[in-house]
Amino acid sequence: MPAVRIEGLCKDFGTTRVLDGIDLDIPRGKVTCLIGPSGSGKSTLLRCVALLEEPTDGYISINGDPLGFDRGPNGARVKLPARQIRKVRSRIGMVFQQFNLWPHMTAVGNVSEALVTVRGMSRADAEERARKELDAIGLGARAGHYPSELSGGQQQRVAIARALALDPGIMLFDEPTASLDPELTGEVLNVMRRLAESGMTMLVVTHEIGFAASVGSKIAFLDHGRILVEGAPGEVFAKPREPRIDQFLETYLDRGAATLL
Ligand SMILES: Nc1ncnc2c1ncn2[C@@H]1O[C@H](COP(=O)(O)OP(=O)(O)OP(=O)(O)O)[C@@H](O)[C@H]1O
Repeated sequence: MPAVRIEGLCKDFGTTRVLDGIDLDIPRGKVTCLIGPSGSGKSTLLRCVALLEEPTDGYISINGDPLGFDRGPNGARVKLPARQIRKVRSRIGMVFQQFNLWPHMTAVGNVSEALVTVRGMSRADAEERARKELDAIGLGARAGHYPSELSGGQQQRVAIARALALDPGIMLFDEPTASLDPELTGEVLNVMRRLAESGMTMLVVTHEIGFAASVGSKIAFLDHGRILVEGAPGEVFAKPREPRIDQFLETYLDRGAATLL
C-alpha cells in the first residue's frame, strides 16, 4: 500500500479548474517530486494533501485511511468528522516556502511550542526534544537564537526541525528553497537529502531539478492541472522527451542539474 494514494482529485477555484483528475501514489520511504510550469497546480495539490485546501472532488488516503472525504453509500462522497480528519492529518508534516517562524520565540521555542500545545508535553521535555532535533540538523549551537538572528537557510532548517519534532510519517515540502539566496539553498537541500536517506516519505514541490533528478525516486510532471508524465527520473527526463518537459527544462534547468540529465 502506498503511503499516500490520490484518486481522481479535482480542485476548482470559482469557475476555474486548477486540478483536473489527479491520480498519484506516493510510495513509502521514498521521495516523490512534483515539477511543472508555474500555475500548473503543484502547490494546490500539495495543499490538498495537507488539507489546507478542500478538494472539489476525488479522494486522498494516508496508509489506507481516508483523509477528509470517504466513499459513502451509493457512491456519494462523504466528509469525515473533524476528529477523524485531525487524527489522519497529524501524521503529516509540512514545510512552506516562507518559514513562518514565530519572531518572538527562539529556535528552541519555535520547535518545542507545538509539542507543548498540541502533544501536551511538559515544557522541559519539549525543549529537550527540540534541542535534539536542532542538533540533528546542525543548529544545536543556535538553539537560543531568535529568527532575526538566523540566516534564511537556518530559519528554514528550524522550520524543518519543527515539523519533524511532531514525528510525522510523511513530510510535504512546498518549494522550501524558493525564497533563499542560491548560497543558502544547498544547506536546506542537504538536510532534505539526509532526511530522504533516513527513509522518510517525502512529497516535494520544487524547481530544483538537480535535487529532483538525484534524490527523487518518482517524478510527476504537472501541466494545466493534470499529470502529463510520471515515473523514475530516468524515464521522465530520458530523451526524446515530451515537448512540454523540454520547454520547462529550458526555463528552469540550472547548470548543476544539466550535468545530471
Ligand atoms: N486560493 C486561490 N484562489 C484562486 N486561485 C488560486 C488560489 N490558489 C491558487 N490559485 C490558482 O491556481 C492555479 C495553480 O496554482 P498553484 O499555486 O497550485 O500552481 P503552482 O504549479 O504551484 O505554481 P508556482 O510554481 O508558480 O508556485 C494558478 O492559476 C493560481 O492562480
